[in-house]
Amino acid sequence: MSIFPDYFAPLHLSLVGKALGKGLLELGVHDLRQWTHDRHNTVDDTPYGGGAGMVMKPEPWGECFDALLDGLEEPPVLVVPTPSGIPFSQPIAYELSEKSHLLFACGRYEGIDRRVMEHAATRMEVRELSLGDYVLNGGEVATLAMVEAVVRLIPGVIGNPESLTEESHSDGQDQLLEYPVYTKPPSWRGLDVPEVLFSGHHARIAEWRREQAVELTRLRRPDLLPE
Ligand SMILES: Nc1c(O)cccc1[N+](=O)[O-]
Repeated sequence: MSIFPDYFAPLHLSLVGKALGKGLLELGVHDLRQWTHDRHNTVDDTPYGGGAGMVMKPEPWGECFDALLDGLEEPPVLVVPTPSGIPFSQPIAYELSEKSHLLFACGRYEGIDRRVMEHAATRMEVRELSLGDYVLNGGEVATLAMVEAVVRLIPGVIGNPESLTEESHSDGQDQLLEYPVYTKPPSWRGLDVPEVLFSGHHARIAEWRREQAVELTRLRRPDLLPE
């Protein structure tokens, strides 16, 4: 749900688009203004207690959830991208990929009236998640990223599921960053591919790749290194 539904046109491209075409998932994009009733389709108002900016009114969200939950056999999970959320992560992406129905609520302005999440929590699981510690203008870009991260984990979406095990932050990599990758040509602008990758010695290649992953993680993300 968003007041800028056109943001989600890219989901019909590439990997998610192919998955939609194969019927591996369904996608609905809903304009929140559909649940407003005034001439200006108002979705926001001034904040109680004062302060800059505007707050998203609860009524349109409540009516939107009423409509989207109507007739569902089981409640969806409501994902609310927000800078004040729990950090989104690969483990959370895996968790969400196993859910049958996700709703993404894209806030704008200074945020959504708190009562929207409080009331939603009386009828579905609510996950307030943050993509990162920076300021976006709304939840749409974060939703695009989260949808891609989740959808690619659905069985059948990625051609070769093996490729999921060696990515950065994946279990197969012990949460380490991904090792450097190379392809042809063997030498390019005076830069050569590491010899070990031509050895055909799989154990040595695996050892080199792990060393590279540990070193990269130590340099860039020491917080991910095992204790
Ligand atoms: N950071 C941020 C924001 O500023 C607005 C909406 C969502 C997010 N986020 O998910 O990280």
